[in-house]
Amino acid sequence: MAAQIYSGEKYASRRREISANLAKRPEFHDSKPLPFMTREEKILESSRKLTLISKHMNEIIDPSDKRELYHLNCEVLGIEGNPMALHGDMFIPALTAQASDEQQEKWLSRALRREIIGTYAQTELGHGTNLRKLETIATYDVDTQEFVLHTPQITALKWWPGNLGKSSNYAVVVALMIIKGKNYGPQTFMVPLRDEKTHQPLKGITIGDIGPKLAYNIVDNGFLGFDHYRIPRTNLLMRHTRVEPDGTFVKPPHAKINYSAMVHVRSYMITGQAIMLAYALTIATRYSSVRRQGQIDTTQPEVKVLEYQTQQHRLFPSIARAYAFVFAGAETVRLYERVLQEVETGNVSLMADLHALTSGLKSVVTHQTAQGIEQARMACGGHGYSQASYISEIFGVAVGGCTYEGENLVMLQQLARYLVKSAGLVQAGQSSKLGPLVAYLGAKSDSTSLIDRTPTPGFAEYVKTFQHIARKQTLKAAQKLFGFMEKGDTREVAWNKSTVELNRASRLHTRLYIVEAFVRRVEEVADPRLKEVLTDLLRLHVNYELLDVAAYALEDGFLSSSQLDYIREQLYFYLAKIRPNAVSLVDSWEFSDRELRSVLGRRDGNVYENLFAWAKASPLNKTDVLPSVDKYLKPLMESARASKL
Ligand SMILES: CC/C=C\C/C=C\C/C=C\C/C=C\C/C=C\C/C=C\CC/C=C/C(=O)SCCNC(=O)CCNC(=O)[C@H](O)C(C)(C)COP(=O)(O)OP(=O)(O)OC[C@H]1O[C@@H](n2cnc3c(N)ncnc32)[C@H](O)[C@@H]1OP(=O)(O)O
Ligand SMILES: Cc1cc2nc3c(=O)[nH]c(=O)nc-3n(C[C@H](O)[C@H](O)[C@H](O)COP(=O)(O)OP(=O)(O)OC[C@H]3O[C@@H](n4cnc5c(N)ncnc54)[C@H](O)[C@@H]3O)c2cc1C
Repeated sequence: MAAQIYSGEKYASRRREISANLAKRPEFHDSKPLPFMTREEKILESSRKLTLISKHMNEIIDPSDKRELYHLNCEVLGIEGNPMALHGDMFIPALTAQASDEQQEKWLSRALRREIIGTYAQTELGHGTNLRKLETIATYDVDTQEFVLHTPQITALKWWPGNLGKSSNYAVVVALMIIKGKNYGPQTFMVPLRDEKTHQPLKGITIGDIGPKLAYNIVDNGFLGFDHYRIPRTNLLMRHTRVEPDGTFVKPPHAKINYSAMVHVRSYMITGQAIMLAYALTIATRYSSVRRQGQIDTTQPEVKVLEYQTQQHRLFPSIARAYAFVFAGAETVRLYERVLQEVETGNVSLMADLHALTSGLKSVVTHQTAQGIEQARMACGGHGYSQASYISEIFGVAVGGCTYEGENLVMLQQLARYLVKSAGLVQAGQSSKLGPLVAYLGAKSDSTSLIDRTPTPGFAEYVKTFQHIARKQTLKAAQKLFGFMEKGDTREVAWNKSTVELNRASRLHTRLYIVEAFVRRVEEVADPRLKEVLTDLLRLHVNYELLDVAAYALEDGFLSSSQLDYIREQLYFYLAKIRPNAVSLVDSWEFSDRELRSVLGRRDGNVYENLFAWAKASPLNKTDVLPSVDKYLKPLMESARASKL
């Protein structure tokens, strides 16, 4: 099963080898539990481990393999980030996709060797979503052949970029490019921020950390201001866009080619989110198979809480989602790598499809992941609320994904634009022009779903029902938009009046894609035992997901109430059927205890002993009497006693 999760036996066994290797190297382990450290201590500890990784990486992984590096980072550095997180996630991808060969020779090679540390500085205090209205300006000075970077007002300060505050000495900065008074929109520049020897900020640069956040606090998200700061013309990233010495602008083959670093993260983060969801579910499912509370049969001992149908309903659909997301994530990464290669040859035809797909997936997956993690926390009762579970930290990190790389409700609208165009083709009788991701929009629905008409309906019946729902909502939302426009609204106003419905269409389209990705994967499985378990999980998934969106199919009679009853019964049947395999389904992700960092979710199941040992190690228990008691509480109690006398 691990080979299914990690797209092949080769990587699944490499993960095991890497974990086994690290188990023998205590210097790579957390020196104490992360929840017991201050933010400063965590940053120091993370930098220590980062240095070790840099020194010994070649002994443990193949550094050219992104997935091996990702696993090494998960084990050693964990999810709370590290001082070079953005270096790998965005700085290097931006240079790879946007710097010319010559620029790559100069900077990418140094970045890969970790001679310099970089980040991606785009968001500002005043603008994150609307990139066309960024306020940092890069004005071209033809005389000196330099760009002058400037922060004209407080809202133009870069704000949020990860590792900008303290760790990075370079950044790919996004600024509005002005040449001879003309605004050429957001462009990307390579910008030195700090002296390479002293690490002091360079003259003209104001820089610092933005302070603690909900989570992800090892990362020094930062602010940055420029005071007429000059960089050479050749620091504009020029793989696709160019500015000649005389200020002539050479257009790229696609207007949004500069957005590639965002598309990179959106493509990879689907898998990252699946993994964080699986972390929380591993903890909660293991704990639920140890925790005993209450009885189902009063003549029998107390049961494991995992025997309760409510507990299964709380956890198992999310287990199915974690599998669905990791399968969809693998497809997304494949498409991203393909588009990256095609863009290299000048073929930008798939950029819009990739953008639409990743915009929808990042939004739906991050939202459902956060919901699933929070349910996993509650499934652990009081102990879930303790940082010993580590689930609150996992939630905090994962839920950041709802905001970064494009706020979810904004990104759903990006997919909606694509869907509306596709709906327009359908309306114009040009369905043959629809791309493969939206071809279903042009097909005709059956008059009703066939879901309960055969003893065991195939997945095709479910897919058809999801298609019917997504198609109906897309065409309806587009119709609403076109209707407002016909009545005289501008497109923008009409769009705003239709966005709730348009975003619903985007979610339904994306949920259909996720179901289809799951079906595709299960169909590929050869081993019959594995296929049976995954088929059960997929059956749980399709029934759970369909119930969640059934209103759309009930309102036009595509599904009847008796079919709905059937779907509910199927759901309950598969909850019970999956129960014996539940722990194996989470164990199959093969997370080591070091990677999980959860006292509650350890493989040995000794929850109570482990919790007690953890509590005893809490810094507050170093002494029996805290200074705060000596200083305040004792005098308070003493004066209360004295006044009583
Ligand atoms: C994971 C396990 C396996 C292996 C691991 C291996 C490697 C590990 C690698 C990665 C790590 C994995 C996971 C990462 C985990 C964590 C990440 C950590 C930290 C994250 C740090 C966060 C960073 C950031 O947040 S950076 C800042 C991000 N900011 C945004 O996203 C801003 C959002 N806004 C926008 O993108 C844009 O403004 C917009 C909303 C898209 C609008 O743009 P604009 O106004 O310019 O355009 P229009 O709306 O007018 O649209 C015009 C037109 O263009 C199309 N368009 C827009 N964007 C794109 C695009 N990118 N590509 C193609 N086309 C695009 C748009 O759809 C319109 O088209 P139409 O006119 O045809 O409709
Ligand atoms: C953990 C974390 C890490 C980050 N790392 C980086 C980084 O490394 N580099 C970087 O550059 N940035 C980074 N960011 C910034 C991040 O990309 C932005 O916060 C994000 O893109 C959202 O933009 P915003 O903050 O301007 O939100 P806003 O756009 O102000 O959103 C506020 C609200 O307005 C709504 N809204 C906005 N526009 C529209 C619209 N057109 N239609 C409907 N509703 C709308 C949103 O849906 C939301 O509800 C990070 C953020 C976080 C939380």
